[in-house]
Formats: sequence, structure tokens, C-alpha cells
Amino acid sequence: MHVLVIGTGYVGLVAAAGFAEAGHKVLGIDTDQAKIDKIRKGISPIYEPGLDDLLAKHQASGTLAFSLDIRDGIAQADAAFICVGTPQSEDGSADLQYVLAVAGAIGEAMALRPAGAAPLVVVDKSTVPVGTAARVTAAIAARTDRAFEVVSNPEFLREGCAIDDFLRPDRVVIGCRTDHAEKIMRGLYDPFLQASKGQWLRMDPPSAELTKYAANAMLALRISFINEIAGLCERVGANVEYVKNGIGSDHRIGKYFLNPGPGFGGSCFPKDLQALLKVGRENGRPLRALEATVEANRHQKQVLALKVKSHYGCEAGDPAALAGRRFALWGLAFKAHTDDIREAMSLELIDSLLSLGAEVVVHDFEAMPNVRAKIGDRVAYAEDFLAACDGADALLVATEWPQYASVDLEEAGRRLKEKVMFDGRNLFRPEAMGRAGWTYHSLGRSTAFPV
Ligand SMILES: NC(=O)c1ccc[n+]([C@@H]2O[C@H](COP(=O)([O-])OP(=O)(O)OC[C@H]3O[C@@H](n4cnc5c(N)ncnc54)[C@H](O)[C@@H]3O)[C@@H](O)[C@H]2O)c1
Ligand SMILES: O=c1ccn([C@@H]2O[C@H](COP(=O)(O)OP(=O)(O)O[C@H]3O[C@H](CO)[C@@H](O)[C@H](O)[C@H]3O)[C@@H](O)[C@H]2O)c(=O)[nH]1
Repeated sequence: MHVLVIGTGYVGLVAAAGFAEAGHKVLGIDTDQAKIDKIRKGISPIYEPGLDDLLAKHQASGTLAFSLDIRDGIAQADAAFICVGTPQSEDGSADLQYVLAVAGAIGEAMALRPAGAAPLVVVDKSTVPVGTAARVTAAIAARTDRAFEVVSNPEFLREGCAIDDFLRPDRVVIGCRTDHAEKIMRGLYDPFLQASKGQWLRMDPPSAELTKYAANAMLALRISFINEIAGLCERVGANVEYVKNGIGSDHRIGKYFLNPGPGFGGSCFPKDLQALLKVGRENGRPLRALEATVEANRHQKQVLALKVKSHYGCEAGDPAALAGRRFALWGLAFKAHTDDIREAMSLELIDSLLSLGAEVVVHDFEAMPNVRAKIGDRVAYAEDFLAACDGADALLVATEWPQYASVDLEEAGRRLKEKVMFDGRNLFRPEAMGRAGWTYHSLGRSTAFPV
């Protein structure tokens, strides 16, 4: 089949490479000339494991190409995927200007399709609020009388394992009204569903649109819930890792995606939660559990800074207790295996420490260039994560890069002034840390002291 993928960011680039991998002929479109130039050289503009290889392989074989102009591929396309951004507007709603601009461009270009061609399946893959398929339909129909159908096909990939998520999906959700659209979409996704034994879920477009937001809201709710349970564990002398296993062993709950952390971030959860809250308010159905999820996360993003302040006595009335202290911070990305720092808690933590007069030396395996571009020299950058510890008062962990978990702790301890750690990802076992001479603060577990 012939596929147009419009917008070559995280989602579009992965989808384009993924459909090419399944043997379809794909044309990726973006308005960003520099991005297209880079991709044409086989270089991914984003850090996503495995993506460079797929881009190079399929551009070389001729199944995958890129262009700035939608008109280059519209005539023969069976499906056109809209994968542009839907950022958060000031009022919290999803900003649809890019989606609707693409819809307009598709409408204009439809005249290039042969009269009598099968209806073009236009696919909303961007995360969009309920009712957007209808708005995209209206925007295209205002510009053409050629046949088309708009379907909703939300994307569930996670950054850092996007290729695998795309090629082996748990499920593919399709909101469509006709069998023609379903047949085209099924033809595109069947190879992936066969590989993953994933489910094919056909529904109406509004249900598909809402499924995407509800999925992210449910996942975020789990995280805020376990984070609050972790806070309670600390107060009552329980261990959140045991509690997690205890509740997760019930198959109705499950153990996955239930790790306490320093607050969720990223390009999706924060904005999608706000967009869903807005839809709820607009429709007279406020989503109170979701409001609490957001509020809990706002608090959670401060949790490491609060532990640091309490350890050094700021809260006991000495506001200057952090002045002149130096902290090593491991991890800047909002999670491991990505260079993405959007809504990353590390940035809030840095702000808190700097505002109290501390110095911060940071390390991340992929995200340092993005942080440098955002906050420049407000922090120092260490090329090596052990070097970040040199002369620091304490070590803070914000991102769960696996390399941090297998560090030589003796060496890290030798480089610090004192063996003190604030671990926002529970990478180590408190008892072992205490035995190794550390003061070890983590989440939902009692602080370990040197024994
Ligand atoms: N990033 C994720 O992990 C993820 C996962 C699932 C769903 N989503 C959703 O998918 C959508 C895209 O997200 P993303 O992270 O890929 O965004 P992104 O910002 O990385 O990429 C969007 C791309 O669209 C391009 N673009 C903008 N206007 C255009 C136009 N008129 N024509 C052609 N290209 C245009 C931009 O230049 C950019 O390259 C969003 O709605 C997002 O919520 C993202
Ligand atoms: O047990 C967990 C799991 C995640 N997180 C945090 O939650 C955030 C989001 O993580 P993750 O979901 O892995 O990353 P994303 O790449 O943002 O993916 C989410 O957002 C995408 C965009 O909508 C969806 O497609 C995915 O299904 C959805 O998981 C990060 O800050 C994680 O550190 C935790 O704190 N504990």
C-alpha cells in the first residue's frame, strides 16, 4: 500500500519507518526543511533506539522517502496519517492548529487524485480531543469533492522503546465508520498484530479519540497513586516495594507501571491530562480523580527537593543550609532511554536547589545537550557520571538509566564529601546501602543510615 505520513516527529518518524518495515511504500512529509535534510541523510533528529538503522535501511531500498510537499504523494496514497503536534494551549486544551492546517492542505491537494479513485483514508494519529475527526472531515470537505474518510487511530508508543511498541502493539484502536476504511487500516497493521498477537479494536471515532486520553489518564493515575502510597509508607515504617508486590500480585491490579518515582513528566501525560480535564469541564463532567492525579504529581515533583531540605535542616529554620553546597545530579531526561526533557522533574529540582544557593553538577547519557540549550551555564555538566560526584556534598538520582544502578558505589562514595544519596528511582536496597556506609534516602522506604 501507499502511505503518506505527515509530521515526522517522534510519532510520524517511527510510524513511517514502521510501515516501511512492513513492506509498504511510505512518503514522510514535514514543513521543517532542516529536519527533512537530516532524515534524508539517514540521521534521526530525535534519540530513539533503532530508528537510525530503519531510516537508513528503507531509504536505501526505496520503500521510504521524505518530502516537504504533501502533493508529492497524495495521488497514489491509500492512507494519509496526520502525526503533527497537539501542544497544550493556555487554557489547557489541545491546540489543533497544526492538525487543521494539515487537513486544509490535504483538502487542497485532493484535486490531484484521479476522479473515481478509492476514498483516501485520512488518519488522525495525533492525540486529539473528542470531535476532532468531525472537524478534520469538515476542513477537508470544504476544499474538495473527491472521496475520503477520516478515521481515528491513536498512537500508544512510549519514547525510548517506540520502535518495538509500534512494531509489536498490544492493540490497534481504529475509530471508523466504513468497512473500506477498516480494510485499508487492517492491511497496514496486520503484520504487526500477527507479530504481537495484539488485538484489533474497531469502534466509532469519538470512542477511539477518548480511548487515547483515558489510557494516559489511567496510567498517570496509577503512578500518582503509588507515589502517594510511597509517601505514606515513609510515615508508617512500611516499604513501598513490598506493598507494590503485594497489590500487584492481584491480576486485576498487576505489577507493571507501578513504580514510585519523582513525579511523571514527558511530552504526553502532563498535556494530555490537562486536555482531558478541559473536555470534562466543557461537558459538565468534571474528572475529579484526574484533578487529584495532577495535584498529587505537582507535589511529587518537589519530593526530592523536600528530602534534601529536610536532611540539611532548611525546614528546621535554617534557610541558608544549602548555600554553597554542591550536589551531583544523575539523570535529566523525564525517564531513561530518551533525550527528552519536556516536563522533566530534574528541571524543577535544579531550580529549587539553585534558588537556595546550592551548586549543581549534572549528568545524563542523552539529555545534556537539551538541558544546556534550555538553562545554559546555570549548572555544570559532567561528561562522566562518577566525575559529577567529585567534591559534591551528596548525590541525587532523578532518572533510572540502568548504568547508574550498576555503578561502583564504593568509587562514587569516595568521590563525594560524604556518602549521602537521595534516590528518586529506588535503584538500590536500603539495607545494603546502610551496611556500605551510606545515608540513603529513597521513596516509600525508611532512610538507611550507616551501620
Ligand atoms: N511523543 C510521543 O511519545 C507520542 C506518543 C503517542 C502520541 N503522541 C501524539 O502524537 C502527536 C505528535 O507528537 P510528536 O511527539 O511526534 O510531535 P513532534 O513535535 O515531535 O513532531 C511533530 C512534527 O510535525 C511537523 N509539522 C508541524 N506542522 C506541520 C505541517 N503543517 N505539515 C507537516 N508537518 C508539520 C513538525 O515540524 C514536527 O516535525 C501529538 O499529538 C502527541 O500528543 C506522541
Ligand atoms: O511505573 C512508572 C512508570 C512511569 N513513570 C513515569 O511516568 C512518565 C511517563 O512514562 P512513560 O509512560 O513510560 O513515557 P511516555 O513516553 O511519555 O509514554 C506515555 O505517553 C505516550 C504519549 O501519549 C503514550 O503513547 C504511552 O502509551 C504512555 O506510556 C515518566 O516520567 C516516567 O518516569 C513512573 O514514575 N513510574
